[in-house]
Amino acid sequence: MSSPLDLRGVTIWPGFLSRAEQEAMLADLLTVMAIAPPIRPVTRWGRPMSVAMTSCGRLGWVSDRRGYRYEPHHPETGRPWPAIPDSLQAVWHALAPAAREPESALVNLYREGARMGLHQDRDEADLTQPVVSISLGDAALFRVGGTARGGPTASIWLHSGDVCVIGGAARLAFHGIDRIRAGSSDLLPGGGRINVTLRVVT
Ligand SMILES: O=C(O)CCC(=O)C(=O)O
Ligand SMILES: [Fe+2]
Repeated sequence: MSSPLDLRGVTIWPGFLSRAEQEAMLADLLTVMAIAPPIRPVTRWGRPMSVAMTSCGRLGWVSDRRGYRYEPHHPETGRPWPAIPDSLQAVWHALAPAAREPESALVNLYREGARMGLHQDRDEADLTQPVVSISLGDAALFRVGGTARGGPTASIWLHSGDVCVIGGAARLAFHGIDRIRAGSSDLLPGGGRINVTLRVVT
């Protein structure tokens, strides 16, 4: 693990997770996805997102024609979300030791061509709590701006095992994923990228 970088107030820990830790976390996430299958949500306007999503924890982030929100059940299975695996909790406790316990982990699955437009994470009630974001698999071009849309931005490639802490003054920073570099990692069977964001929701 090297020392952290600052990207417009977002703290980035390159190589925070060893290859063995990444493999163990991936195994935990495959179990989560077997119980709670990832789905491509649609936006409020009915447009399917390019990223497939699932969650674990007491609450999971969902989007449909009714908008964005957190729900206690998977929208298709109707079952509660699986628990947040210890491998994820450990990262939260290491990098956000003063924070409350995470209530949700949003799992984003990027296949080739998937992206995520610039947005703020603002569906959580307590914005004093950070978001901890873990990258696994293919490299991703991560863009961060300020708290107002349309200002200057800065970008960095996130690699498998990197972890970002989005907190403090950057908690409401606009951010997104411009693109994935397909084939840049052999961690995921079939390629692609998984991002997990741990969050306090209530
Ligand atoms: O995939 C990423 O690194 C960012 C994901 C993200 O911003 C989100 O899930 O809100
Ligand atoms: Fe986000």
